Amino acid sequence: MITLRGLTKRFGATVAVDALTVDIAPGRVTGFLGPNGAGKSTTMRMILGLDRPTSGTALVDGRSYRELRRPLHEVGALLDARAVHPARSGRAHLLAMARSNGISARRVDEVLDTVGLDGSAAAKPGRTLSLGMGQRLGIAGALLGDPPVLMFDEPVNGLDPDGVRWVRHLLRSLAGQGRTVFVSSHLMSEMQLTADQLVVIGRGRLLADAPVGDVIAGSGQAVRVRSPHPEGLATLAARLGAHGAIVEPAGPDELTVTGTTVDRIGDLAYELGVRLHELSPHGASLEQAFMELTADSVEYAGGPTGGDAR
Ligand SMILES: Nc1ncnc2c1ncn2[C@@H]1O[C@H](COP(=O)(O)OP(=O)(O)OP(=O)(O)O)[C@@H](O)[C@H]1O
Repeated sequence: MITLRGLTKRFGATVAVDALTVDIAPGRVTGFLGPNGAGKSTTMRMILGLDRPTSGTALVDGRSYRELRRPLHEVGALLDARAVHPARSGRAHLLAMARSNGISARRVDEVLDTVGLDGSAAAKPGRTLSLGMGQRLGIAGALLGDPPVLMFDEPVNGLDPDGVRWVRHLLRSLAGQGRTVFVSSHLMSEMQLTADQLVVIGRGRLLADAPVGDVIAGSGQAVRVRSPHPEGLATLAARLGAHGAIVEPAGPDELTVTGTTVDRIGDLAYELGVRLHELSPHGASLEQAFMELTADSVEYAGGPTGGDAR
């Protein structure tokens, strides 16, 4: 269990993390989401005692990182896949970590095996590792002490599709073993598949702490309605509007409707005798929900490609 209470970090005038209070529970994968600069890495660094909170607390199983007697056995973390010694091999890097923490060389080979780095890959000097291999090595380091709490900052960054699936299965199996798994990512579709619970922050503040399904359900699902009869479509639009739905024309023969269900629109069209060629739900994705949740918290917003930002 990771417990954050009023966790706050200021860098000069910047409030990187703002009074964050949340519990990250064992036995499930908790995705940590937020736009660039939202404060995710700073939060993870404070949990690991690498940044000192301005106020508030970050505890791992009830203790601050500095109080942990055998930290590698209590919390494992991958924060930066490029943080490996350029001349040292992956295996030597893990052996050094193991030795200074009273962990056997056998365990090093076990975790190398778990992450799929074979003898020749583990013998390569750090500077020659691809980003994907660095991620696997970083994950091996996090697993070294067999800790009950694990944190991964963007673990699928740089991995090919096979590697992404592998990380998904690994995270799910670690949670299945009853561990606390806290993972940040910008890949919404991947988080939708991997996480049970989501913690979403924006400008350092908590925006959501809920099961993935609830976060997605909270987004306004849009329904596309297409008909070959413009007059019928206009009548349907007016009736939907009168029932409190939000109706926007999406083309001469098409509407986008929010605030009601596919069933309700289908029933109304039937009652009015309006022939439909399409009635389909859109936008029920984590990506859509994330965009809505964080709309007011993005630091850098891009305009449409090739045009002026509106
Ligand atoms: N050492 C530092 N000194 C000054 N400002 C910092 C420092 N570390 C982070 N910040 C600022 O704190 C804010 C949060 O940064 P952080 O890296 O935690 O965000 P993040 O959510 O991890 O972003 P990203 O998704 O881009 O990795 C940003 O405004 C950042 O510029």
